[in-house]
Amino acid sequence: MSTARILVVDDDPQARDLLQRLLGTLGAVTQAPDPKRALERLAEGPFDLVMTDMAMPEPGDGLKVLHAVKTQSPDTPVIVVTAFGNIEGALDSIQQGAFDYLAKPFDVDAILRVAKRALEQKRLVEENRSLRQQVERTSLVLVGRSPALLEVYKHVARAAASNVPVLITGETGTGKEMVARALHKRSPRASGPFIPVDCGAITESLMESELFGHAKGSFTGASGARRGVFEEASGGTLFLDEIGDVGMKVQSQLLRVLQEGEIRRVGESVPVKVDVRVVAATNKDLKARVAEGLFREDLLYRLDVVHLHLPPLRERREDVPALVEHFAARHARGGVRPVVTPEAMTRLTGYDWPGNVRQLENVVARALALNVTGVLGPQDFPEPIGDATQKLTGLAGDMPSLAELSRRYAAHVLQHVGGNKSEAARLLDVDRKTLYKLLESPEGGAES
Ligand SMILES: Nc1ncnc2c1ncn2[C@@H]1O[C@H](COP(=O)(O)OP(=O)(O)OP(=O)(O)O)[C@@H](O)[C@H]1O
Repeated sequence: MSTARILVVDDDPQARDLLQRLLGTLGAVTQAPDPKRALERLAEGPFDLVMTDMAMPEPGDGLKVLHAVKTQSPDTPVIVVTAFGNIEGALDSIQQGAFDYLAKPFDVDAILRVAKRALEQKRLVEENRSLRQQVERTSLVLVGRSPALLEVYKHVARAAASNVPVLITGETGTGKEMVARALHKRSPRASGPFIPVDCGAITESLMESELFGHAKGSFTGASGARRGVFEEASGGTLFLDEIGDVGMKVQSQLLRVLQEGEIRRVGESVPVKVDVRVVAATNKDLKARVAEGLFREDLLYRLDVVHLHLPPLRERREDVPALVEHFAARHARGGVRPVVTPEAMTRLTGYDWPGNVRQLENVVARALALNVTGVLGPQDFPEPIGDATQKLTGLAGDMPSLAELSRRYAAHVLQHVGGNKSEAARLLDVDRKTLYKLLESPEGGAES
């Protein structure tokens, strides 16, 4: 780990030297005698920890340092130092974002303890962010090289450079949102936000304020002003999922925004310019909805400037093996990549996948959760895909209970070790008594 950079701000040179000596054991310490010089040091680059006196020489000067740090690098913890008895000031600073406070005269142990905790928290926040970015990167890998998908990738690459609206169609779980994210990441707007909105999950009455925001008190329950997603997505991409579910009133408002490039918050008459690329998706047949009078034809044409269609998985079966391998590697336990037998792969490829890629991922993840051998055969997949006696459950609902899953898992392990209960208990990391309990079906009675 690189050396931690610590800034100590105090107008008392003795206090600064003491802190430098102490904190020097945790990192490289820079001193500043007043807020002005502290801000100069902060402008030169971020610190991992800032410790600042509150009153130097004016009471509340420390808050200036606190605000500057929180504005420039919000993850940097700030510890404030207050005069003994100034608990009000200390609590005030905590409320304004300080990590902790220390009272003068100094307690050497407390300084080190609090500083170590602050640096540890900073490290964890950074580690979390980098893990999240890794997950985002890996989960953005579009798997599949079928001609149909290659065609989609080609259109994504072409459309990414422009600003025109894109309509993505395809059954549920075919990867529409993933493609929208890929489009955003390849576009000049990549550093801006990608805001997804599930239009099917928001009631018509709330949709308007969700999209365009509202003024304070513009309707019952609107206690404060709020920005809508069009403003939040400014400089980036707004992904309107399930656009076919949007009601007529909001459809005409969307049409106006696309035509004029400006929105009006609910309860306000002043238009606000927005710089947003709109990508919409639907699993419905929008032309049919137009014919039924449920979707505006002019809006459809506005949205459908570039059209990407994701075919269902059963129409691109050649993508199944690569997807199975991809999800098997992602959900592998203990980092060991499982092997899928040729017979299991043939069955997986032959299945029709009504829930498409999402269902395939669920099935592979579930098979791995119950498998201990590292080899996935037909018996690891539910009927009608494989031979396992458990029925294929839908995408939601109908899940076996946790007790039932534990029982199946324990029985599976026991079968794997040829009925050797001591060995099964060892593998499951439980004692034999617990193994017997696990093997009891939730309805009572034990597995033979
Ligand atoms: N080509 C692909 N490569 C890797 N993962 C994929 C691919 N297509 C879909 N997925 C994964 O399948 C799941 C469903 O994808 P996504 O949410 O993009 O589908 P969708 O079409 O938007 O679904 P819905 O219509 O239900 O909103 C996600 O976990 C996604 O990561």
